[in-house]
Amino acid sequence: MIKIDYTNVMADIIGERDGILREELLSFRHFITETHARIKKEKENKFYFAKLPYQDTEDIKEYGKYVRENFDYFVLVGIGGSSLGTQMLFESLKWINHNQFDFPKFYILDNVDPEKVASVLELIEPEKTIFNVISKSGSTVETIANFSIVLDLLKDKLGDKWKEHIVITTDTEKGFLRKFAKENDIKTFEIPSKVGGRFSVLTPVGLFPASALGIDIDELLEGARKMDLICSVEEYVEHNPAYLLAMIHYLANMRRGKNIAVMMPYSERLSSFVDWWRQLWAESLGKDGLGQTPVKAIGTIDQHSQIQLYREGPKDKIITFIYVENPTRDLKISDNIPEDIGYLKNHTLHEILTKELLGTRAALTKSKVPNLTITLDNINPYNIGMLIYLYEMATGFSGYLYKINPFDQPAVEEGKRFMYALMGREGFEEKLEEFNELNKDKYKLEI
Ligand SMILES: O=P(O)(O)OC[C@H]1O[C@](O)(CO)[C@@H](O)[C@@H]1O
Repeated sequence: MIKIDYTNVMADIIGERDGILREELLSFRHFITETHARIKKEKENKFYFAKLPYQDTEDIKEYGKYVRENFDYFVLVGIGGSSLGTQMLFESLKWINHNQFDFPKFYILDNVDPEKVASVLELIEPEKTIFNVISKSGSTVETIANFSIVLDLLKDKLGDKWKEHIVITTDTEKGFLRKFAKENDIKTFEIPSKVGGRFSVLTPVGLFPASALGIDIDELLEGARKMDLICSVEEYVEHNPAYLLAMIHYLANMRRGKNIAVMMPYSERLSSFVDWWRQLWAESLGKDGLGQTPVKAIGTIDQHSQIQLYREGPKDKIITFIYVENPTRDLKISDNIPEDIGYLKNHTLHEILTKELLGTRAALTKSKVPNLTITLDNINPYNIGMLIYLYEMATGFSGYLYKINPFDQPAVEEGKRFMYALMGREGFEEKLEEFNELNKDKYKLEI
């Protein structure tokens, strides 16, 4: 179950300077009807992610079971959309102590930070490890570089058996990894060509590792199907949660100057959900001088770090709280505590967490900072599936509001081209000249 409470973004609560008028929401009625019809048609193309909840997962589950039964370590090699979704599934749906007490232990090699990569490779035992190399393009430098290190290690330690320790998840046809898998007869999973990296968590990108880790992927997809159903039948903005979230953020941004969207779960298990959403929101909507900067905060930790700014700093933020009604565990404070702190007697930590959220929310509302609250009854695969689909659809719909293409990321490429030039890659010689032009090193302080 998911509830969205958007009371505190509305103008009758926080005033017209910061809040949204109901008339504004409703004035987009024709636009929404038209866009709703376009999205329905686009489900065969750009909105193909909306079809993923209906896929057949037998092969994924079968191989997941095989991995669970035969390996002690699962190492994901991938970055961005090829790792953030799985990290979110792992951290939200597995026990926080999973790697201490359960198998397969799970690690991600995303960055090319040698200290991190070396540390993970020191922890695992190659003969008991499966490496899942994930890349839509099949050519992302971090992934290919880390894969090369892994490959050397496997060949060195396992000889001819190295192939049995690799699963490649990549595009159906294109890219180096697809070619490599074909040439070496390596087990692969396909990322549908119409699904971009940041929309791919419900493809084998997220589903295979999740299944190998024992997460119920049927439940995950059922939650996503439920959200798809709600979003498909309802075009009325106040009944369609994806359109509603998109509209609120769009109006807050474009008409009230809220250039920053903060997501603040009061549950540490949802910390990586925010990381996943940050890529989705930033890479999809940050185009043509438009977009909203996504910021992560964690309740209650960031109450003691960020709330001063959110209340009294620039009025450029809209906050989304995420609240979980029923944590899997709770701890009670006894009545055997000093009288000076007696107000805590017999209260649980979850009660305190809840009241901290209520207090912070009231304080922000008092300062006229627009805020909405998404409540989950539990953190389970079904609800996470709903949330994933909700934000993917809200992001896709936002593309129409901003009149930009939410499914590409052209600006990310330039930095990569300069890096290729610096690495001496053939065909990038001109880029090196351009780099040297830009790299002036003019003002420096050396201490
Ligand atoms: O899955 P790939 O192709 O390795 O890409 C990883 C990430 O890199 C990006 O292209 C940005 O550099 C993201 O859009 C993507 O999720």
